[in-house]
Amino acid sequence: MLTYLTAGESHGPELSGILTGIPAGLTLDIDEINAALAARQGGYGRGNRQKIEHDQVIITGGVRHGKTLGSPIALTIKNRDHKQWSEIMNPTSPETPENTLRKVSRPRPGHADLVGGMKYGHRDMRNVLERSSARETAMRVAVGNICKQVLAALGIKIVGYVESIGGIHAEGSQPTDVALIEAAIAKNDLRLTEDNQVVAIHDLIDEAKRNGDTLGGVIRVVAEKVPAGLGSYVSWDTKLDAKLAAAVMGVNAMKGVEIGDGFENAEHPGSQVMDEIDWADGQGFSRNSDHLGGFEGGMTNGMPVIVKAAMKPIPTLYKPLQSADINSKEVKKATVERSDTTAIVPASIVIESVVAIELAKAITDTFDGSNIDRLKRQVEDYREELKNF
Ligand SMILES: Cc1cc2nc3c(=O)[nH]c(=O)nc-3n(C[C@H](O)[C@H](O)[C@H](O)COP(=O)(O)O)c2cc1C
Ligand SMILES: C=C(O[C@@H]1CC(C(=O)O)=C[C@@H](OP(=O)(O)O)[C@H]1O)C(=O)O
Repeated sequence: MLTYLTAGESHGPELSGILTGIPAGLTLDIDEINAALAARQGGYGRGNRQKIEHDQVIITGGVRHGKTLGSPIALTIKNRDHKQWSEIMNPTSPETPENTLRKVSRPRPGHADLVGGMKYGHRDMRNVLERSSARETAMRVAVGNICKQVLAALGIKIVGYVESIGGIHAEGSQPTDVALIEAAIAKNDLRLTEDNQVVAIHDLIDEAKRNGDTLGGVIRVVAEKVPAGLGSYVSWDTKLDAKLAAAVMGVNAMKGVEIGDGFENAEHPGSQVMDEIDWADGQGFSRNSDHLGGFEGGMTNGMPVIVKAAMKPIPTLYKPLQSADINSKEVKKATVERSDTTAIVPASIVIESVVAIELAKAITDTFDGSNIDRLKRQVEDYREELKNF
């Protein structure tokens, strides 16, 4: 079974990841993993942490001479910023007054601080924020990129990008064709499509920053050439759209998930929403539209898979909101930690990654995922079978 686990604190020595279930015999492109990590560090509106980090993956297991072995893949990403935190975030040295500086006692509304502290009994909420930090998403991107490479070997392409920031929409960002989206992304660092919109968005982010405020946005991911029939209608927990929604919601700050035109579909009659079925000799079945985002009955239907995610604004505000000190119980302004103004661009890479992980999981659940060449043959045979259905 394809599964993964991550560990590591934001200012600890490093992030660790173990990924199992990747087929043997896949030639891994490490540069591509590192390019995805670099993309996750990009985007306008990030804080100063990204000037310190230079994320690169180190692989210490499951790969030999550049090819996957079928055994668990062990991954590491160093936290360069740990140098500045080596005493405070030392995993093993005993607590002293000096190395417990920078205690957090005024929880930030919207972050995990207060509830995490109450649940785990941490009186220093640094113990919460270090792990609830989205620093961990760097490892999810490394894992996701390996899954993306499995999918690419099967002809499945996937891309994520920003649809809107703080309510400003990027016009023309609706193509379902991955190549068109990638060409548009190449034009600017924001993963948006229209230059004039980018200027407006830069202004909006600058203004939020000046006001000590933050912004969220909407992300869209498209996956193409996904074979029909991944996931199943037979039980609630076999539905792939449900698994995708859980994976997306599992990313820090995501508060809404939509498949296809989900919420808009709810406002239209069925005649305008259902994707009519067509058939062509040699091609088999297809649809005339994709309002349902490539899903019927929790199964992929062969159309592009379209997933949208709504990210709330970053909770840490440089002009902090009201909080209460957990020691003195006085009502005070929340703690301010170094922070992003918006992280919608990096989040688009993270959402793309978690969608890739779920699709690779579904593929290796459906077919024998032990060896990449056998997997390729099985998927090709299956596609032929469907064409002749
Ligand atoms: C890529 C990325 C970067 C983030 N950067 C910050 C940040 O700099 N400051 C912050 O307070 N929250 C940031 N967040 C959001 C918090 O991690 C998140 O809101 C927090 O863990 C609480 O979880 P929840 O919003 O899912 O409830 C970021 C999220 C993502 C995906
Ligand atoms: C470190 C990353 O994001 C961090 C996510 C984050 C949070 O609270 O989620 C808070 C900030 O941490 P710091 O205070 O160290 O700057 C971000 O920089 C990263 O994405 O690599």
